[in-house]
Amino acid sequence: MKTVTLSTLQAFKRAGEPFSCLTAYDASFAHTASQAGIEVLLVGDSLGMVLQGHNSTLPVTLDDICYHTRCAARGKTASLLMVDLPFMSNTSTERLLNDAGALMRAGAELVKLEGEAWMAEGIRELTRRGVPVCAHLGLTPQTVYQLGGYKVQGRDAEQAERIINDARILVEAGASVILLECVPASLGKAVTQALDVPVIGIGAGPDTDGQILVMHDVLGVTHGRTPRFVKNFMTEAASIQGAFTQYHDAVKTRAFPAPEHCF
Ligand SMILES: Nc1nc(=O)c2c([nH]1)NC[C@@H]1CN(c3ccc(C(=O)N[C@@H](CCC(=O)O)C(=O)O)cc3)CN21
Ligand SMILES: CC(C)C(=O)C(=O)O
Ligand SMILES: [Mg+2]
Repeated sequence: MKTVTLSTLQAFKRAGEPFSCLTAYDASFAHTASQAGIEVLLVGDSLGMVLQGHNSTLPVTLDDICYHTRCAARGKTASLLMVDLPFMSNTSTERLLNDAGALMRAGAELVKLEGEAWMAEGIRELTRRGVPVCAHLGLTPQTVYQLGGYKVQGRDAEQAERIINDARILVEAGASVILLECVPASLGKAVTQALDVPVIGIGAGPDTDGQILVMHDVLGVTHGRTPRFVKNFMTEAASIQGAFTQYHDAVKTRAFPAPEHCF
């Protein structure tokens, strides 16, 4: 696979070709996922749940994420490396810039932050300084205590309109990619069609430009209840790289997500 950049993702969108994304937190799994053709790797703050055993992403620190970013960056090959800003990196623009700087020095190529329209200023300051940004909308796990649980977002027309509007504002502010989590498939499609930038979905239906899952879910090694949008690709694979390849192929052929994975 040729080195994946932001322009690669834009070209996929223009061509109507879906791309695959997967979380990775260390060198070995990052290497394996890259070799399987996964286009984007995410060092997600989900590491607080799947690696550290917390029941939310809030306890994850900047140092935790930097450590896993350095590990994943050494292992990955052609994939683009996206990295989550941790909870409360947005207490001030200065802190946001410093935290994003630390992630970029650790090996991030694209920084992801959870936020609504009010994050526009921070996104503008980051992109002005050469940090590409992915804005994460819909179910934002860092606000789980406000949302009252990991629930589908944008179900009513007013909420859906707000998510589309927020996405437009954040793209206008400089976001290069939008990630939509846990929204009705109709909203996933509407946001994807409304924007010129690539939209990555998780539980956002079959029509987003890219799909992402947590690696542990793809391998069927999660503890507790798994979300509806998850598929275990290990059941029909002979190896971990085989499972990643099957996930990648299923995304590329739009076999995944199927209706049972959507809201
Ligand atoms: N292993 C793992 N996979 C993930 O996808 C994931 C994490 N961890 N940790 C961080 C967040 C938390 N996520 C979650 C967790 C649970 C649901 C969930 O169970 N959702 C319900 C929605 C029910 C409804 O509102 O109708 C579901 O049935 O899928 C969704 C996203 C996504 N992220
Ligand atoms: C679930 C994805 C989108 C994420 O933000 C994470 O892994 O932290
Ligand atoms: Mg995250």
